[in-house]
Amino acid sequence: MKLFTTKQIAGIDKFTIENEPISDIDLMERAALQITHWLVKRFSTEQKMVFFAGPGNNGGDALAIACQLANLDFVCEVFLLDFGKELKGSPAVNWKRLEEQNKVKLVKFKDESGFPELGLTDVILDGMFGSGLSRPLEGFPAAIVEEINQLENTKVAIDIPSGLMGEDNSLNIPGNIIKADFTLTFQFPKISFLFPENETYTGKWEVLPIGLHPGGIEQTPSNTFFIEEEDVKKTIASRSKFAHKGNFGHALLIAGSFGKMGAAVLASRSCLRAGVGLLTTHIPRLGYSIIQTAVPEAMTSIDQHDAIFTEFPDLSAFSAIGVGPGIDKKRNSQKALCELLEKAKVPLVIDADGLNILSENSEWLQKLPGKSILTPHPGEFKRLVGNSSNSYERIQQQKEFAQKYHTIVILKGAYTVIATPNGQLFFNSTGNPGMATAGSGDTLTGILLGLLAQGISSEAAAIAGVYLHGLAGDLAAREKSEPALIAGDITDYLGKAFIELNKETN
Ligand SMILES: NC(=O)C1=CN([C@@H]2O[C@H](COP(=O)(O)OP(=O)(O)OC[C@H]3O[C@@H](n4cnc5c(N)ncnc54)[C@H](OP(=O)(O)O)[C@@H]3O)[C@@H](O)[C@H]2O)[C@@H](O)CC1
Ligand SMILES: Nc1ncnc2c1ncn2[C@@H]1O[C@H](COP(=O)(O)OP(=O)(O)O)[C@@H](O)[C@H]1O
Ligand SMILES: [K+]
Repeated sequence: MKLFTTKQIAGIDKFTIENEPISDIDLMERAALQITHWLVKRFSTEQKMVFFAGPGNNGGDALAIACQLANLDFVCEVFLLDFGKELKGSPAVNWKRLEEQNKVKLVKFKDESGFPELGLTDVILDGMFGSGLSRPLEGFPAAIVEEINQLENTKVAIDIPSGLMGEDNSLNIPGNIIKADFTLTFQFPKISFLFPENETYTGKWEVLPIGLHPGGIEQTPSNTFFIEEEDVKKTIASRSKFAHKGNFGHALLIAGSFGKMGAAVLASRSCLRAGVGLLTTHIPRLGYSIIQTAVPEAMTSIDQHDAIFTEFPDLSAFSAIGVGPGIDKKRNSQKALCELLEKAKVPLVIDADGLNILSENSEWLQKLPGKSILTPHPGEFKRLVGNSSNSYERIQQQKEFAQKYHTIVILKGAYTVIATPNGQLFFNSTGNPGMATAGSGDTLTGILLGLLAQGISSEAAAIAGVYLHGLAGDLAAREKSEPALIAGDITDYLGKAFIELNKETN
């Protein structure tokens, strides 16, 4: 799914109005109805619905929802922020409809002294500002936000929590943004919802479709995407009846050191489960019996060193190479990595200490084979690329880095972001906090390596890899729970993730 800026979404709204065609007020009614349905399912008519409405269409939505809920026997009150200007367009029509309906208490207020007393079970609906917010909130609306944020009542934001920008909040005023429990957003996730620091504002968010015109969506360009099932299905081809293991590539994984052989085991197992034909795992001498026992399906290449990575086998047999999980950063390992970068002709997946070594030797980044994949978590990213003051700035740095070094950068997190050398960004939609557990990054490295080795392009492997990793984690969490989830479970549920992907195609 393409992701858009709030400005672009306003353009798609306009396209829909002109080309569906549908009137402004009817589109608003349709959008409002989606939220009304959601509210009716969640709350009872015992609870009063208290709306805070702003001067634009976000306020117009609030008025339309109040009108619809009142017709369904909900007690509603509307507090309209009065900036001394008459309402115009659809919000004005909806205000008039509410006056005629005569079921909803309507109050206009100009300053915080007009702030109402609320009952404990009242639900607050935030319809003050949405995608038309043009600057951080200050003065009267900011004071209302502050009052609302102090209340314990359940808060539901319409489209966007008031005060939050859809993309860049670098210059925003954190105290002047609504902290919602739920955000019901129209048609597309807003980009700022995907950043960890904004969870405090959005709460749990849901996308409600409002039937924006497919033509408008199609013709609006975007280089930012939200990865969905459809984007991954096409990458995972069904196997020919006559397929043999030679058809699915030969991966080389360089992982593990004395005390960290688990990383090699986890990554090897998930590489195999990702469908690779052959896997050779290169390990230090003392890891031999561990890997042979834990992953008998993998062949081994044994380093001359007992405890660390210092050399690698002839590379000609391998279709992709993964390096990093658990390798440590000793001087000889650094030298071996440098040599690997010089000799490798196939894309690499570099993770963990492989990245940390690169951070300490940034001139080696020039040696990266084209279309390699780097998989930093935020700490590794900071060491590799530098400091950033927020997530928006960080993804700009990520994009520049991917373009500069012709590499794919997977910045891991709750919404893992992939940056590609051609300037595109892909946010992952799968995964859960149960995956915040030791070794789950190693399983991702294995999956990426397994897909890459099968001849899947680096971009497609990155997109499919993070999606399948998250999906396997989601399926595992359903049965194991989030707290009890461990990295090996992600590998164990990879099979179910493939089946889930194939479900609707067959
Ligand atoms: N278009 C459609 O068909 C559909 C749109 N939909 C809905 O419309 C919403 C977008 O509506 P919108 O564009 O009217 O903007 P909105 O967020 O209500 O705010 C604009 C008003 O706020 C004002 N303002 C801005 N910043 C301010 C500040 N810091 N402090 C004070 N004032 C400030 C600004 O005034 P100005 O900047 O001109 O001073 C203007 O008056 C969208 O989120 C969704 O809910 C749905 O119904 C689906 C169909
Ligand atoms: N809250 C979360 N929601 C979804 N995925 C998560 C969450 N926390 C972590 N993950 C995923 O788990 C993996 C953790 O990787 P990493 O930090 O490298 O772990 P490790 O170093 O222990 O292997 C990443 O793929 C990340 O996207
Ligand atoms: K809002």
